[in-house]
Amino acid sequence: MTNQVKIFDTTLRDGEQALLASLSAKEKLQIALALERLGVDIMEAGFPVSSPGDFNSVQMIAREVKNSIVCGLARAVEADIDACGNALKVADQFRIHTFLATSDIHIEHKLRKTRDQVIDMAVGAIKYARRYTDDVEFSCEDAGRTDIDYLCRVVEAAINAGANTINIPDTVGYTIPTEFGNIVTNLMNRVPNIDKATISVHCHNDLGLAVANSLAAVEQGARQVECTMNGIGERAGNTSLEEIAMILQTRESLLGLKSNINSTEIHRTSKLVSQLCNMPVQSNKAIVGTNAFSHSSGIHQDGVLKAQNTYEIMTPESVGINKNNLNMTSRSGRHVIKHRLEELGYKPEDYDLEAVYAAFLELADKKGQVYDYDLEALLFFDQQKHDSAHYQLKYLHATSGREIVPSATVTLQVGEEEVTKTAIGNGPVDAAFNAIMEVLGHQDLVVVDFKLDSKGEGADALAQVGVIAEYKGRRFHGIGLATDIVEAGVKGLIFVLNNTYIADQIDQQKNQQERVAGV
Ligand SMILES: CC(=O)SCCNC(=O)CCNC(=O)[C@H](O)C(C)(C)COP(=O)(O)OP(=O)(O)OC[C@H]1O[C@@H](n2cnc3c(N)ncnc32)[C@H](O)[C@@H]1OP(=O)(O)O
Ligand SMILES: CC(C)C(=O)C(=O)O
Ligand SMILES: [Mg+2]
Repeated sequence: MTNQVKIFDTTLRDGEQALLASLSAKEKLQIALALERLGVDIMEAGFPVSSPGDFNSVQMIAREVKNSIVCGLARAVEADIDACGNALKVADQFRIHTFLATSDIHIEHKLRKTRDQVIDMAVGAIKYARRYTDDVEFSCEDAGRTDIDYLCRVVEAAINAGANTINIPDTVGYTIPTEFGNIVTNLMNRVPNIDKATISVHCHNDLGLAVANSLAAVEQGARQVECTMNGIGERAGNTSLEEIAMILQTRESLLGLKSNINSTEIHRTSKLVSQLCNMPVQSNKAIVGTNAFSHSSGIHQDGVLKAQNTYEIMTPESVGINKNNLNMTSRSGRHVIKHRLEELGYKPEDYDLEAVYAAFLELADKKGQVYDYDLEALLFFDQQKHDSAHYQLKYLHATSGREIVPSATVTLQVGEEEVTKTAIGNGPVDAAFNAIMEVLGHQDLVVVDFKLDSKGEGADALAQVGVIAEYKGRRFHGIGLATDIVEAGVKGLIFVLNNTYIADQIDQQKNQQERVAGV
């Protein structure tokens, strides 16, 4: 038996069934071309009889796609098969996929037929489809709940009628892996002509077992898996293509099986499908979730930096992700901070790791995720700030809003002393600045410029404030950084104050030296 597992993608058919708004023909073609690049063996492009729009898009895909077999779905009804054949005949290679339910629940309640009538309909449909192509697939809808003896009979008759792929769907996602694997084993052992067809499986995820059931079937001899990108599909969706493909790739030595999927195309195909189908991917989704290759905790990050395989069973690059995958959060340690700074071009001797790490933790506690630009801003601020500053901010409270007078209370450490003042202003920054002026007790410092900048993206970005003030005929510049705009402004002004203090000290020293020198 071959060790090649065919990947049959049904994103554009079963996946599309789950969408609130249908895709346009152009969008379907875009996805089809991405699936072709991804290397799917067969793609089910739609259900041509269902609407003129679907017919046209299946036809367009059949015309454009060259490296995958294009397939269309048809009920066991001649009109459906005609629509399929007519839409697909422009393709270099195409498949007609016809189906009929085989479980008693469906036969009695939905189709209102007998078991024998269903076999006759299936046989008739397969023979009819063979007029259009040699490549005919037959699905026993709801096979997961079909009596196994009857299922064996249907499969044998379908192969005799000319179906070369027999699909076993767990249409309602009811089975569990051992049970589903056993269905395949039964077919392999009990259907006399089974060697003339490929067994395919098509699992739904109602109990979260679609991938596990598909894998169990493949281990028992199924050689085609029907799946969709990001696992989209009716209700809880279908087997996820990326998961089954990466299981085969990552565990090849255990399973001894392969697929033709070019895994480095997974990430971008997933993004395209998610975007065009307006179906967000949950962040912790295996393989394609934004967290799938991220490491947030210090111990894991340290491990990955020392050897990637400590916490990664596959690389992000193998699925086409090229990004820094180490999240910087309050659970991160010094190793990852040093590593990121190195990647950003800072040498360890350029900064004080302990100080940057302390500032990082403070920021991460406020902000959650810390990004590269935050880290750089912290580093810059660390280099600029005065550790034993004369003026230090100890407390800040500011209130503002519509119809209230903005006010602020500021406590500054001034040398050895702590001074608290409250003031009002035309806004919270102005009020805080006025309170600082009160602390200073003199008015010979004038703020002439205040520039607010956002360091990063989004509403939770760091605020960076540049303050320029005139003092004794000279201009002094300061920078403040904080998640709070008022605090950033106050820190900027305090930066200026410390510079003026240092300037005063230098002037005093100069004066003293000049006096000593008798100048
Ligand atoms: C498990 C699956 O995912 S199957 C694929 C499901 N996908 C879709 O249904 C999307 C496309 N479907 C459609 O556009 C429409 O349902 C159509 C065009 C196929 C049919 O539309 P209508 O003729 O209006 O029938 P409607 O959808 O209301 O009912 C389905 C009919 O098909 C019958 N039917 C269902 N499956 C099959 C089948 N495999 N073979 C033959 N007949 C079938 C039903 O018994 C029912 O017949 P009835 O009218 O004699 O009771
Ligand atoms: C048409 C068939 C294959 C199907 O989608 C199902 O049974 O889930
Ligand atoms: Mg299905």
